[in-house]
Amino acid sequence: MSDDSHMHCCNDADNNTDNSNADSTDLTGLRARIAQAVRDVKAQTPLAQSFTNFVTINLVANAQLAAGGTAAMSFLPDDVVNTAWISGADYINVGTLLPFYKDALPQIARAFRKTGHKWVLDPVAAGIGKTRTEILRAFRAAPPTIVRGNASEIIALATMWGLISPDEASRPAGVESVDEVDAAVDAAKTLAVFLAKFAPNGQAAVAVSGAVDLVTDGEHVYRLPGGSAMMAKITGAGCSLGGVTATYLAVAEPLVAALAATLLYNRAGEIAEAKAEGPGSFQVHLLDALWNLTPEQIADSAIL
Ligand SMILES: Nc1ncnc2c1ncn2[C@@H]1O[C@H](COP(=O)(O)OP(=O)(O)O)[C@@H](O)[C@H]1O
Ligand SMILES: Cc1ncsc1CCOP(=O)(O)O
Ligand SMILES: [Mg+2]
Repeated sequence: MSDDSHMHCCNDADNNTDNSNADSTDLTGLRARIAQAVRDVKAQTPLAQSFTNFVTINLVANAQLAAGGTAAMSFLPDDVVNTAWISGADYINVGTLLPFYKDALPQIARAFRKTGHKWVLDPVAAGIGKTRTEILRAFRAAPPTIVRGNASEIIALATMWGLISPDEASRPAGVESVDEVDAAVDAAKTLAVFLAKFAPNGQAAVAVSGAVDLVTDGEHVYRLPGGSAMMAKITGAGCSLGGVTATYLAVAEPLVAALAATLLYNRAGEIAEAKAEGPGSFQVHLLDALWNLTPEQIADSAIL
């Protein structure tokens, strides 16, 4: 794929092609599967285990509980691998790294690959730092089932895996995106196709967050509007969205899990914004909304 195709991914014709896939028959079935995933999580309280960063670990666990799942955090490879048999899916987030993670994280990924265990990767700050790059590169040989990140992270990961050509218009960011979601369409689709080759049942998904989120299984591209700009004013909206994506992945196929979690977050963000007086109360109301939203409210949301 050329630099050019990457940069010019988002003209109207491309958008129309993407949207034409989301015809009403497909969407009706998809919405039913999303609602069922939300119901299944509430009924089954599945465990999604996390190896995640120190900044937002508490919000990740609370969000998974609020969505109806169960949380367990660990940083020991043997602990994580042994617990995988009771964890419906795992979540790995590389936001804060320690030197031993360089061996621990690829070791865990290889163990998951061996057993076909499903997991979600949040490649926080992809492209920044030698150790982070080494770890993310190592995941290429034992990839996740879902990658969830902001646009800059998705572009950086697809570039370091050699799936797209380096794009001079994009550069590695910190934890915040410097790219628009639409700049990551090609990267996301290419990444999803790559993940699917390794995935249990050949199914995978990529979720790109931002003002209008994007979810793809490599073939179909869905745009999910809504949410709140306040979500970028608390730390961990993206990380906890990744954790909740793993919660849904415990009970559902990757595309459905990524859509369900993203829709839930968009609706919860809107409710929290209407009630909050600032970032502190926004986080409290976000958790309450994650808890209170119904399967129908989530599944009937706008999908473009
Ligand atoms: N400007 C915005 N408007 C509406 N929702 C947003 C906006 N920015 C981020 N979000 C939402 O915040 C959540 C986290 O996304 P994002 O901030 O992109 O993740 P990260 O924290 O990993 O960079 C997602 O649910 C996304 O939809
Ligand atoms: C601030 C920060 N620093 C390292 S990880 C992290 C949290 C990032 O959280 P999110 O990507 O959800 O905003
Ligand atoms: Mg993030």
